[in-house]
Amino acid sequence: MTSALEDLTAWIGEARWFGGKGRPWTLAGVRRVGELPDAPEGVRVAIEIAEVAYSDSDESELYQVPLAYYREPQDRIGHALVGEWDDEELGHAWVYDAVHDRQAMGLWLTAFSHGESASRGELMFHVLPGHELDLESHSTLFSGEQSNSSVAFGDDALMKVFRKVTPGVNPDIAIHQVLTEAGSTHVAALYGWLDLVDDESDGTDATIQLAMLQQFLRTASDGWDLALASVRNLYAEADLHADEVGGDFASEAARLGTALAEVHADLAAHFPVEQRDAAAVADLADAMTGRLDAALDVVPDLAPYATGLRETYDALRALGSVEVQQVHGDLHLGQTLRTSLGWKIVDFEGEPAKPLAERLKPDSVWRDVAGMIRSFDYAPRVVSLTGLGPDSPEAGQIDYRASEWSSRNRSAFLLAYTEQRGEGLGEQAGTLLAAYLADKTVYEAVYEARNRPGWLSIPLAALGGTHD
Ligand SMILES: Nc1ncnc2c1ncn2[C@@H]1O[C@H](COP(=O)(O)OP(=O)(O)O)[C@@H](O)[C@H]1O
Ligand SMILES: O=P(O)(O)O[C@H]1O[C@H](CO)[C@@H](O[C@H]2O[C@H](CO)[C@@H](O)[C@H](O)[C@H]2O)[C@H](O)[C@H]1O
Repeated sequence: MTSALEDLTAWIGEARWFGGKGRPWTLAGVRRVGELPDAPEGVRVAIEIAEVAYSDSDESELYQVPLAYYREPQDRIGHALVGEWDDEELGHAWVYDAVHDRQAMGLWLTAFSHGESASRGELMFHVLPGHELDLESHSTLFSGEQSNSSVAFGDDALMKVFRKVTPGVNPDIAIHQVLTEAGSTHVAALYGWLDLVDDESDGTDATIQLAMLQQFLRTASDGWDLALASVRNLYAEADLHADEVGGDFASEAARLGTALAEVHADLAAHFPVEQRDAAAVADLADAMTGRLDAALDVVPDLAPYATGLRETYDALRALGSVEVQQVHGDLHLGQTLRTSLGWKIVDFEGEPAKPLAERLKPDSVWRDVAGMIRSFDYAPRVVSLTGLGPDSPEAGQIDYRASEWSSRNRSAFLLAYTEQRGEGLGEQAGTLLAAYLADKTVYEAVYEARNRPGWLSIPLAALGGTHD
């Protein structure tokens, strides 16, 4: 029989959320940090933290692994079997990935409903007042999971189980809490969260935030899917302009601009707003230039645009001090949901590759604006590359339509954003926006070259305007 460590190694290596794929790693250890209360006889639901050590550096990472232990095999969740090993209480146990198990998820939801009184040892459940959880609801694991695992409870609540975890404040929870308490209509309300409270012997707080429970947006449609549908509509009507087809997206783009400005205003009211001095702005320009230099090694096709990009970063370097505040940090159409009550913005975790402390650092609002504008450029180009039918108009016509869709929605979004902020796009903001757009486009070139080489032409075409 294989051991628990061997079974877990095999299972973690295959998991969608495991970020170490392709690198040499071993499972350095697994620590049980707590157990969900009230499990029936013959069942234990444990939250375990697996430490993954890499041999290509001295780095290690922690992954959260909630496991359901059963004395009897459970055919209903056979697909989620991690392995069989001995448990000190149950004896021989069948062990399953708990996020697939309705019984385990029911125990988790019940623990949330009891709040701090359900807390055990290092596990601390928190709930915000004002919402009664539906304990009769069944759990469903979202199939599109990426960096984390999301479990819906009927149409009442959604729990995001963070997989890669680090001590410190998780921005997704902190920002949802602030925006929920501020009454923002542009986020799914936060219902609660789970902490692993780990007081170090030296008195420092090494709390790890394990899960977030929030309102389930029942009527939500993904902003990216809606944008693609609008583009297909336009391409199907070869003789009509973007403002003449039924699926025109511009009013939605404008609503998104207003929503983002309102979210930024709420964040500015509840997190520190600071001035980044001239030296820090120069550092930012240097960092962007450094990313360009590194990107040129990965994507030589960027070379014709390098001079124009450097000039954009030089203009940023000359700006002097700029205002920064808490922002989303990783915004694109895939992070927006359209509900019957308007747009919601999700996933305030920031860029997963950055350390937590850095993700909570104030930044310029123009980073988020640039992220959305890049998405308005991507949507029509993606449809051109992937979704054209045999009767579609010729390529030149499609290219024209793509640019039209992109600039129409970009303008509508930007106009609504600046109107809601109460100030137009001045010179300083224009310089910042241009620099963030350039930096994101360079990042995308590397991302596409590595992940979707067929889409590399999208960021490269966008850089066409800065051609040498
Ligand atoms: N409150 C919600 N209600 C319904 N669907 C949601 C909600 N929050 C996020 N989603 C959807 O769940 C999926 C995962 O959400 P996300 O926060 O992006 O997770 P991850 O951190 O794993 O990328 C996305 O498809 C998103 O659109
Ligand atoms: O995984 P994340 O959501 O943090 O972001 C990564 O993946 C995104 C792709 O899903 C990628 O976004 C790029 O492609 C999108 C279309 O698939 C497009 O809407 C975005 O504008 C474009 O940047 C993102 O760059 C990457 O970090």
